[in-house]
Amino acid sequence: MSEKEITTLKLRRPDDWHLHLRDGAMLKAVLPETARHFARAIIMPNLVPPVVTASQANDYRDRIMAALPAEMDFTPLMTLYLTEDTDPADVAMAHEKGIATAVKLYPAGATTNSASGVTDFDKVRPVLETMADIGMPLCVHGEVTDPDIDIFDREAVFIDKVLKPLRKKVPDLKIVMEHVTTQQAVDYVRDTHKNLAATITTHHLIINRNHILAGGIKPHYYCLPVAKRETHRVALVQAAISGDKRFFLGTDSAPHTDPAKLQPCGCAGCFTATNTLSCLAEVFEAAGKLKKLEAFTSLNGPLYYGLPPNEATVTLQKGDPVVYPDHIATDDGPVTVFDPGFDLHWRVIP
Ligand SMILES: NC(=O)N[C@@H](CC(=O)O)C(=O)O
Ligand SMILES: [Zn+2]
Ligand SMILES: [Zn+2]
Repeated sequence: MSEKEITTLKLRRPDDWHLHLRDGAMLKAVLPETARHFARAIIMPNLVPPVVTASQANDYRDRIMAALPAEMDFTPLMTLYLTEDTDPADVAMAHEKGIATAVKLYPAGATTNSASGVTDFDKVRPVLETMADIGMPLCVHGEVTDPDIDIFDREAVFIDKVLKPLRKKVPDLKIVMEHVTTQQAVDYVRDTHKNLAATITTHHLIINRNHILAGGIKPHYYCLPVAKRETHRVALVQAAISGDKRFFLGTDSAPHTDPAKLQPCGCAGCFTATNTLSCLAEVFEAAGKLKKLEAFTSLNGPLYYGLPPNEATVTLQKGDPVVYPDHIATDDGPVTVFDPGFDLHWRVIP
């Protein structure tokens, strides 16, 4: 069957390998948006205060499960927020007991709620060595924070200045470069044959920096790492549709209320949980690679994390444009849903 004739697409149930669920009222409102379509997600630990210890991760998982509507089936895969005081023994215990799936590295000050992150990478070497020994992955927000480095170059510079030296020092550490946004990151992952993979977000496959800045400033397209020029977006699409096992979906769906985004110093983050699968189907269809969508959403991630792919399926069906809400209501305020800027013809039938 040629791609044009495909109107129904059955996929193994997808997983989201990078997700922000927040806490409290926000958690309650956004969790069903993900659990409706996704079986599992790697849950980011950048709460205030951050989820640092095994015990905090355990409590956070309990709060997530308590917020999950009874009819929904969803497994949160917890992460620990790496600080310079993180105890290697606590990390090893969390891994062994199945409390945490991965550890998250935020360079201090790189992004939303990253103040407790790492400044001196030598201080976290013992934790990283322990993780390498036990096969626990490190998820990395890959941007330098040096104010002298242009914001559009911060990912590429991070690869050269931080990631390459770190991988030399701890070569057996399994790393996921989160939410890659550049040709340089795609090339680096492709040129590396062991212990390195990358997540790609939905929005970075769709927007470039013009979407944020041309014709008026669009705070809802502002996220970190910031979207780059069009050539980089094209490189990300090429990586996502390639079927290369080292690239998989991490939506980085990052809800902030409209009042928090729409102000002189607005928060970074795009909220894509609601319409991600419809958006991705459009991107893959436009590239003539619908048949590679399942690898990106449902197969490559579990393979890298050493987990079985999901047995359950979701079906995508093509038809008249699907109307998603502009925003979802939360008791903290409205959260705007990502607008891809084009019609979405693929609806998800759970
Ligand atoms: N991506 C974002 O722009 N924001 C994320 C943090 C992150 O993933 O860097 C958030 O927590 O809001
Ligand atoms: Zn990040
Ligand atoms: Zn994120």
